[in-house]
Parts: sequence; structure tokens; C-alpha cells
Amino acid sequence: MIIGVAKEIKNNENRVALTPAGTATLVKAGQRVLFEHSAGIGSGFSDESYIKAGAEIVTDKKELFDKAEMIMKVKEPLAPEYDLFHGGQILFTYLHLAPEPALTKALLAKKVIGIAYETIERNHSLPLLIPMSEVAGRMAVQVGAHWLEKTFSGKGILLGGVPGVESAQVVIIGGGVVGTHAAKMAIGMGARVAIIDKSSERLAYLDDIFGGRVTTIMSNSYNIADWVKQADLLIGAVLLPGAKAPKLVSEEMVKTMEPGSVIVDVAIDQGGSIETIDRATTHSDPTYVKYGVVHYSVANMPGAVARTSTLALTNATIEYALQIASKGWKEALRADSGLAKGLNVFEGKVTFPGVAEAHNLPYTPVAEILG
Ligand SMILES: NC(=O)C1=CN([C@@H]2O[C@H](COP(=O)(O)OP(=O)(O)OC[C@H]3O[C@@H](n4cnc5c(N)ncnc54)[C@H](O)[C@@H]3O)[C@@H](O)[C@H]2O)C=CC1
Ligand SMILES: CC(=O)C(=O)O
Repeated sequence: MIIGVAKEIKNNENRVALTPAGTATLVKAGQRVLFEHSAGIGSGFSDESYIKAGAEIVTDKKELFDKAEMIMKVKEPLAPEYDLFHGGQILFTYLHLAPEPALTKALLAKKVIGIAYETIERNHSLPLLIPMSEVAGRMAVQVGAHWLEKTFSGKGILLGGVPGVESAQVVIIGGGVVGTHAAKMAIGMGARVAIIDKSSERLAYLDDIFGGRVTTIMSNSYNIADWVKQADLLIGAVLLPGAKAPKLVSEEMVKTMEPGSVIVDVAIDQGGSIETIDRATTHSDPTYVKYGVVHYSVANMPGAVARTSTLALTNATIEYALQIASKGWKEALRADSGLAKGLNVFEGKVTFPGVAEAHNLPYTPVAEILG
């Protein structure tokens, strides 16, 4: 199969879909890898390192898209990329289609075979979302600590306090991968940490692994309102896989937060879980202040730590890319029902229920397509 690796164009998106090691794995398996010129630079990988791994460098983006049977990316395509796709082309990337009507429409019109990293399942987990959620969870605390500084419109408090001075209260809504990694960092920095989740099993697990170092809270609007009010740093980390994120924190709740508090809504890539966050921000302009509270809603947080993220992402994606390329997408999906959950759009049809529901479009089960 001819695999095209495209350079990312999203604001400050420095990740790339394959490392040289991942490229070498595909080439060794008999696949042809076309690599867009300088696509790896932001992650510290030169064109030469990809040539050494067996890739061919292509300088013209259009030529890359025209030739490739499968395009591998990191982020969802943006408007300038929509026209580059052709019918029957496989797109293997994060798609996050539920909050993106224009992108969904474009991929349907182009009859692209869209396999989304974030909805592939294995053993009831999301193996291609996990590595970036680990990164974003850890970053959420780092970023939150930064914006809590007075210079950046924050309260002017240190997460860990100092002896004789109270530490900050971090409140995390959603105790999955993002939430757990955020909690690890926040505990490490000496903050007081509360995690709110709707799953009692998950809360029990978090209580077990963190012992007395976190407070676990059952998710309901009463408890959320109570804890949002106390939060110096509020982290949104919920997920309903493939669907739009539920708005759990209302505008009224945000108004009860003290001025200079900070919200980091990691769940923004699925539309966001905080009512006062109505748009994704960018790494070059990451925050705005509303009701005195600093709001941060960057949808590609791991792009800022591209070297770590590209390595972690390729570690996870490579075995799936290999399966799709060597067996062909249909056979690969037939052989792995978890990979089949990644199919979101196929030849003008929506094949993921959460996406169909979000856009009020008909839903075609993947099984119907695989036959
Ligand atoms: N902004 C960014 O750069 C990035 C964003 N993300 C996003 O972060 C979000 C979280 O991802 P993961 O932690 O991997 O998901 P996950 O599936 O591991 O965890 C989600 C948690 O949310 C909980 N949850 C669902 N509904 C809830 C409710 N009503 N109340 C409280 N808890 C609820 C679930 O029980 C689960 O524990 C996703 O939208 C993901 O795409 C991930 C990586 C980067
Ligand atoms: C998960 C995702 O969208 C990201 O890492 O950017």
C-alpha cells in the first residue's frame, strides 16, 4: 500500500503521524511510505532520518494526497485540506467528528474511508487515545499552574503552597486517563486533589491507587456545583467515546468561582464540558477571561510537547497501520472488531453512532459495510 504522511497545518501542531522507526517498520513489511517534506521537523526528525528509514520525500502536498492510498495524520483535516482527499482514500488520524459538522460533511462528500484513532477499542479501552490523554492529563496541571500565576491573570497562587500556607485545590471532572494523569501530577506538586466521576467502579479504583491523597466524588450536578466553587484549578476530562462531551459545568457554576481561578477543559476536542467554553483556543492564543476566570481550551495540547507525543503516538498506532496496510482496510477491520469501531465514515455514510446522532444523520452499522 502507498501510505502518505502529511505535514500538520493546525496552529502549533508539531506532531507527525510516524517516527523514523515506525516508517522503517512499514517499509520492512513491504509498504511504500511517502513523507511530506519537513513533516517531522517539529518533532525533531529530519527528512534525512525518514529517507534512511526507507521513505520517499514529497515536496508537493497535492502530489502526496493524489498518490497515497492511505493518509496518516495526527489531527483532523482542516478546511484547506478537505479538497485534497479523493474517493476511496483511507484517512487514519484523530477525527473528533461529533463536534465538527463541516469536516463530517466534507469527508462524506469526498467518500473518504475515515478511521478515527480515538474510537478504536481494545479490552474496553481506547488504545490510540490513551497515549495523548496521558500527555494532556499531565500537561493540564503544568498549564494550570502557569496560568494561576498573577502575571497571567491568575490568582497568584502556587499549586503546592509552602509550609504554613495552604496548597491549591485542584478539581478534576472525569477520572479516566486524562483525569488520572492530571491527578498524579497535581499530587506530585503538592496540591489538594478531588476527582469527580460518574462510575463508582472508577472512583473505587482511584481511591485504591491514590489512597488518601485524592478525594473521590460521585458525579451529579449538586456535587459538581459544590466542588467547582472551591476549585482554584478546574480540569474538564470527561468522555463519552465518539460523542459530544456532556456540558457538566454550567455558566452559573463558573460565576461562583473566585476571580483568578483557572479552567483547563481538556475535553474540548469533543466539544467541551464547560458551558462558558464555546470554542477551542490555540497554542498561540490559549486563554480568555470570563467572569474573572481564566479559560484554557486548546484542542491539541500534546502538539506543544511534540517530541514526546510523536514517539508515544507512533508506539500505539504502528501495529494498526501495519494491519491496515498489509491486510487491506476491510480485512483488517473484519479481523479485529476493536479496530472496526474506528470506522466513522465510509463512502458517504456515517458508521459511528455518536457522530450520526450529533449531526442528525442516518447511521449505517460497520457490520453492514464489512459484510
Ligand atoms: N485537548 C487535548 O489536546 C486532548 C484532549 N483529550 C480528550 O480528553 C477527554 C478525556 O479523555 P480520556 O481521559 O482518555 O477518556 P476516558 O474514557 O479515559 O475517561 C473519561 C472519564 O469520564 C467519565 N465520565 C463520563 N461522563 C461523566 C460524567 N457525566 N460525570 C463525570 N465523569 C464522567 C468516565 O466515567 C471516564 O472515567 C477526551 O475528550 C479526549 O479526546 C485527550 C488528549 C488530548
Ligand atoms: C486526542 C487529540 O485530539 C490530540 O492528541 O490532539
